[in-house]
Amino acid sequence: MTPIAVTVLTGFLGAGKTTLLRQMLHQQHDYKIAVIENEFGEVAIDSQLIGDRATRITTLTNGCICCSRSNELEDALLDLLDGLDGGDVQFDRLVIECTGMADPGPILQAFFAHEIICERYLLDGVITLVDAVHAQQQLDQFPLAQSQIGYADRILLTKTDVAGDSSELIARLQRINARAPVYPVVNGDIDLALLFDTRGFMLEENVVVSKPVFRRIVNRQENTISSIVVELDYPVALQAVSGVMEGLLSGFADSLLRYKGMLWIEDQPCRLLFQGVQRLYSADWDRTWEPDETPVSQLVFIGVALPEAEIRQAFDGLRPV
Ligand SMILES: Nc1nc2c(ncn2[C@@H]2O[C@H](COP(=O)(O)OP(=O)(O)OP(=O)(O)O)[C@@H](O)[C@H]2O)c(=O)[nH]1
Repeated sequence: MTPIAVTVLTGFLGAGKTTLLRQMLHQQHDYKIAVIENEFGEVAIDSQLIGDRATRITTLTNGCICCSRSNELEDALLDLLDGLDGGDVQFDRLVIECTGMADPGPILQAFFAHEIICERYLLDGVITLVDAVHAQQQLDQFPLAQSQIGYADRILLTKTDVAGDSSELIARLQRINARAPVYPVVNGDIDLALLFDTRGFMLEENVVVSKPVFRRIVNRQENTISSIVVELDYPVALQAVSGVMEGLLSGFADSLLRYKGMLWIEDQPCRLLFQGVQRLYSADWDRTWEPDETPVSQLVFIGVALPEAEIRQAFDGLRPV
């Protein structure tokens, strides 16, 4: 039986993992791709963003798979095999999207530690996405961001359309990981042939487990990084919500690493998808609210020493009187 090739997408918060995954799923190809999503925070936003092109999407929201003590990842991998063997689901590749706060090391080890998983899955490669706008600062501040680079078989440099000259950053990435080629990618647009069949682990299975490419003790940043969810059960005016975000960013841009969600906008049939990474943010109209769906705005904020009270207060100010 041919093992199922597994690609692990990693990269710091907001690096462009979901954007790439969407592109991977929407390109013309003959792969049947199953997806395991790990989300930081209680609300599964990314799986909604991916759409319906994956054969199956399993979302793990019970903490970060790299540090959760449960066997959630192993269970998900085994469940997929059950589905395959029982004929409920068909797939020939698996993509795992890690949270931006995941150290890929323990995730990779799941593929070497469990007998059935070792036999039925083949770890193909680790693709690390790097945000060309914010990476220098993230690498300075978070050892985890360096660790994610260290594990890569391919490094994708995202947001080069808005980042300016990246030559210093590329040199730094190559110092951290001399082995992985660096490819610039804008909005996830890249030939899958560059990402699949890297055979990153073919010759060095044992090396990966016992001798990580990059050995350091990672300070668990989740002590200082946390997430909150804001939910609004009433529609908000577009301008008012922009005003709230501008206000929060002018005070706390450095604390807000990542924020995203769906907004219910007054007098609009469509959901507004809202995304931001530190100071950069954008909004796009998404699909219409379904007739059987109760509209609600849901936003997730992830940050360092999150100013939770200020965020909640700012959004509370939008409540109709
Ligand atoms: N300008 C520009 N924006 C990009 C590019 N790639 C991604 N983005 C934007 O960056 C933001 C974050 O992208 P995501 O794909 O959600 O990033 P992620 O790594 O999945 O984020 P987390 O799951 O929160 O860690 C979104 O607003 C994207 O539209 C790019 O190449 N150029």
